[in-house]
Amino acid sequence: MGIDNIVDESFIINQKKLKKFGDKCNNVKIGIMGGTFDPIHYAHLATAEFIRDNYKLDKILFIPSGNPPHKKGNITNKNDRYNMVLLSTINNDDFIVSDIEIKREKSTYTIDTLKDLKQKYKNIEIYFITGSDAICDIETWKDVEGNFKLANFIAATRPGISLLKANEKIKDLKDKYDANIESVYVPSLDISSTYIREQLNKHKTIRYLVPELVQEYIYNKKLYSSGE
Ligand SMILES: Nc1ncnc2c1ncn2[C@@H]1O[C@H](COP(=O)(O)OP(=O)(O)OP(=O)(O)O)[C@@H](O)[C@H]1O
Ligand SMILES: O=C(O)c1ccc[n+]([C@@H]2O[C@H](COP(=O)([O-])O)[C@@H](O)[C@H]2O)c1
Repeated sequence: MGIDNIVDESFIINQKKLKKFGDKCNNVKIGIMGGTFDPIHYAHLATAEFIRDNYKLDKILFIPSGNPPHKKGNITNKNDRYNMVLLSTINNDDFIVSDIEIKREKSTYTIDTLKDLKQKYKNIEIYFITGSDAICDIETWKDVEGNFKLANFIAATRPGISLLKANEKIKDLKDKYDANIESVYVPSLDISSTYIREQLNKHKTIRYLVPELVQEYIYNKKLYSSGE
């Protein structure tokens, strides 16, 4: 089966997961893994899975950012980034992909997403998962206080980011905003999308850094200069 057919199939499977989730969505705890995912890699997936298990979350909602205002430089087409997230989650019933931000025409801010989710799914408790790098920058986000009112935050340790600095920041945020944030140790995977893009630019391997289907998609669509 060609990669385009697998994308179509993963879209259908995800629609079924979304429907089932919506039907049963009462009093559930969900994790949100938001990201630019340019491209999605194994550290995103492993972090989400580790936190799902440790916090006994019912599902993880992956939300690729549509138009992230904070990311500098060229970003890959949002449909390609969304398709790669679909392919990565095809075999996991607990991982669901939301296109809520992909469909938004304007800049995508987390506060709008949290409000939309609270409106759509009544009675959900949200755990927003970030790497410890993202938590250190959270005061630059739109309506930081509003975000803390609508969700709990989990800051996953990330190689290269000082745990001491992250913990100091978390303490500061708790004091200042009465925020519910926890720092969680996650087994380290020193992978970033930047590194994967660099590898591809140099025509070097990305095998075992991203799911096989994502690798196939990247080569098939000639993303990140992989086809030149
Ligand atoms: N290796 C990692 N360990 C823990 N968290 C991570 C890791 N990589 C990314 N994250 C977290 O996943 C979320 C989405 O990250 P994003 O899509 O920007 O990936 P990235 O690898 O940081 O990308 P880039 O290198 O392009 O900045 C962020 O909260 C980020 O902190
Ligand atoms: O809402 C904001 O102002 C905001 C600013 C920066 C990042 N975020 C969110 O944080 C998540 C991780 O972002 P990133 O840039 O590390 O991919 C993703 O869901 C973004 O939408 C949100």
